[in-house]
Amino acid sequence: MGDINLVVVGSESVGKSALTVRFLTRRYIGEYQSDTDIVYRHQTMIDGEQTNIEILDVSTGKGGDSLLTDKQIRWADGFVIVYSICDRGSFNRLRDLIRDIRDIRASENNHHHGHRDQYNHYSMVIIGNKSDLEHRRTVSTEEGKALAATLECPFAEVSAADSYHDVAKPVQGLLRTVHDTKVMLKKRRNSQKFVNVAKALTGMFGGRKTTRKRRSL
Ligand SMILES: Nc1nc2c(ncn2[C@@H]2O[C@H](COP(=O)(O)OP(=O)(O)OP(=O)(O)O)[C@@H](O)[C@H]2O)c(=O)[nH]1
Repeated sequence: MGDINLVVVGSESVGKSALTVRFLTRRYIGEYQSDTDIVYRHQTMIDGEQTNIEILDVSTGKGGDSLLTDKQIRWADGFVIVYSICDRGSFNRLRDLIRDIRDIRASENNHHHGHRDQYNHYSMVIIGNKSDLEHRRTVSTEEGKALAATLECPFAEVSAADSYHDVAKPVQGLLRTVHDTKVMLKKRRNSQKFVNVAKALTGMFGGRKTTRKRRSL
């Protein structure tokens, strides 16, 4: 169903790189130095199809937020939105981040697709990382869940440090959603094509039929 592009975003040091590397290699790398955006390429089977995945790990700007460019926002099929359960600020900043994503995608819609907003689809998952640091928690599980509920997207608390499966589950869930959406949209587009062809044919033949009927009356 084509390639899938994911972006991993969130504030400074919430564990974006640790999560990305954990998902891709099953390993935990505690100190991962990167000052630039990195795109990782990966292949995985979804629905029996070999799918190319590109994951953009966005580096954090001086303000402490990962700064997404409009181009990156448009490029993505899915967003892994990360905060740390022991960094209140990283959680509070998510609303603005998500609003930016929505604004850009909405303006993209109006620009290129007019009213056909179903063709500009993207999915999100919210991840509260560092669940192993329970003693330093400042964001409750309920708050994370509530934010995800208002955005109607899935939520998970994970520990990139402790578990590959913690991390893999929500990311695979996101890939699956993106994949299923692409399949659904493709079907819809094809059936729209079919409707258009059918309309054209009705115009050609159906039109004549009516005329003939009228004549015979
Ligand atoms: N205890 C714990 N520490 C973690 C976890 N994930 C990441 N860290 C630590 O948090 C720090 C930041 O991790 P990174 O993966 O570099 O975070 P980042 O969001 O990519 O950071 P920037 O790109 O610099 O903003 C490192 O010291 C990691 O070892 C986790 O699940 N548990």
